[in-house]
Amino acid sequence: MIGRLNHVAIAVPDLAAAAAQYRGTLGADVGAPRALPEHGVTIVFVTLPNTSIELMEPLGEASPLAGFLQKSPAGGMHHLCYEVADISAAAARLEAEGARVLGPVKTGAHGRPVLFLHPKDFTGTLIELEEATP
Ligand SMILES: CC[C@H](C(=O)O)C(=O)SCCNC(=O)CCNC(=O)[C@H](O)C(C)(C)COP(=O)(O)OP(=O)(O)OC[C@H]1O[C@@H](n2cnc3c(N)ncnc32)[C@H](O)[C@@H]1OP(=O)(O)O
Ligand SMILES: [Co+2]
Repeated sequence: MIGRLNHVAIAVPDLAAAAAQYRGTLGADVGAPRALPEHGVTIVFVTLPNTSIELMEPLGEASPLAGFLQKSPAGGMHHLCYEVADISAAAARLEAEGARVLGPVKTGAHGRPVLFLHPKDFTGTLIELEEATP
């Protein structure tokens, strides 16, 4: 079911500083910041030869990153995003197997349907699934 690793997400307290470090110190290809109020984050994507890094800072009072950054004020790895061919079929299969799908399918940062799986069901790792043509 899961395919390519679409991105690895890192929650950071200061997106501008993190983006500058990736662009300057690490010499990476860093995109422009994008506010995603419907997701409570502002992000930049770092483009790598084989995948992407999603740097994210909280946006708004109800950001899902708030609790995470309270526990890890310097930031840290937040989630992995795998690609699937059919997000609805994936959600149905996962729910049938007892996994917790967090909320409804939404439109993600790439304009494609995404969903999240509870970290406690997958070895302590928050998983995002993004529908992408294989
Ligand atoms: C979609 C746009 C964009 C894209 O790429 O397209 C994005 O990726 S936006 C990313 C931001 N959005 C989300 O993360 C949505 C899904 N997240 C959630 O629903 C919550 O953050 C949730 C349920 C994962 C955690 O909720 P909360 O922060 O309130 O913490 P809890 O105390 O309820 O956590 C319970 C338990 O899980 C551990 N936890 C929390 N976050 C993570 C994490 N990122 N990785 C691993 N574990 C995590 C937390 O420590 C608690 O563990 P415990 O042992 O009970 O203390
Ligand atoms: Co993501």
